[in-house]
Amino acid sequence: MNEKKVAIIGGGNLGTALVEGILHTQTMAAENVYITRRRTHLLDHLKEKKVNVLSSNVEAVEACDIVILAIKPYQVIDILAEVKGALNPDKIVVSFVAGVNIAELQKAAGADIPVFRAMPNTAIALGESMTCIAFDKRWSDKQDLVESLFKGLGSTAIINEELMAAATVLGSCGIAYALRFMRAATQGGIEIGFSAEMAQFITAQTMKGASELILRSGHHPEREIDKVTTPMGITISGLNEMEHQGFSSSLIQGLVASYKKIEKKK
Ligand SMILES: NC(=O)C1=CN([C@@H]2O[C@H](COP(=O)(O)OP(=O)(O)OC[C@H]3O[C@@H](n4cnc5c(N)ncnc54)[C@H](OP(=O)(O)O)[C@@H]3O)[C@@H](O)[C@H]2O)C=CC1
Ligand SMILES: O=C(O)[C@@H]1CCC=N1
Repeated sequence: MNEKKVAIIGGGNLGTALVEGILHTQTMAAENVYITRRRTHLLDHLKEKKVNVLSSNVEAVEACDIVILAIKPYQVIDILAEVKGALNPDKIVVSFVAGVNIAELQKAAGADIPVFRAMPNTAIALGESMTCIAFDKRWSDKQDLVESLFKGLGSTAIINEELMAAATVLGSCGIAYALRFMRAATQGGIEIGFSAEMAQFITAQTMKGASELILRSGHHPEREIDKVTTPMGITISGLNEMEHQGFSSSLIQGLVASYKKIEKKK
């Protein structure tokens, strides 16, 4: 990625998280990063770090090798039309946009423009994203370059485009689901005696530890749960009560509701 320049079109939640991640991990020099939005004053903090902040999408595309689309789904086709004249086959378009497929993006960008989809999550700001990537095999020669950007910002998986909606739900929306668990556990922690700060700290570090146990071992979660559930003990009483109240079921139904929402938008 050393000599490459990246334009992020849409400096909102995800666009700025990407830039913060690039700076945090030093994946690229700030001078090689361009980011656009209409209200550029909201990106002054990035400008101070030497990131190029622009209101012109065309200028950003002209300056860069990789163009990342981080605008809202309803804007993406119009914005591709706006920058089409600045695109050429040596540039790569990478769309973060949920629910807009490669065929639609390719049509708007032009048939000769390499188009990828990437679905990261907001933990990209810390270099801890899970980023799923999909592309047409016509653009296989660009895979390494696109993947190298996101490998510096967390973990990556190459998936078939048909699974992109599922990746959006599990990986991208997943941050919000996990944090809602964190909030609920914290609220429970307050009720049983901790201050809000301490309850949140204990919950967050425990969630981090639980994730690491699975990521490092590859074990099924239940194998690690079995090590915690002393027979006739405290954990199993709580877990069973959570299940009686529909814990796993509500999570699965929530995931499916998000998935149906993407499918409905198509
Ligand atoms: N948030 C997330 O966790 C994830 C989001 N996504 C996808 O990423 C995309 C962006 O989401 P998110 O960051 O949450 O949305 P935001 O609304 O936070 O960001 C979109 C940004 O685009 C800017 N914008 C609007 N119009 C233009 C324009 N014409 N030119 C340049 N910039 C413009 C807006 O700023 P201004 O009004 O100042 O122009 C705004 O800050 C969506 O398509 C979403 O599906 C995918 C995975 C995860
Ligand atoms: O909620 C949304 O529509 C976007 C896509 C994935 C995360 N946020």
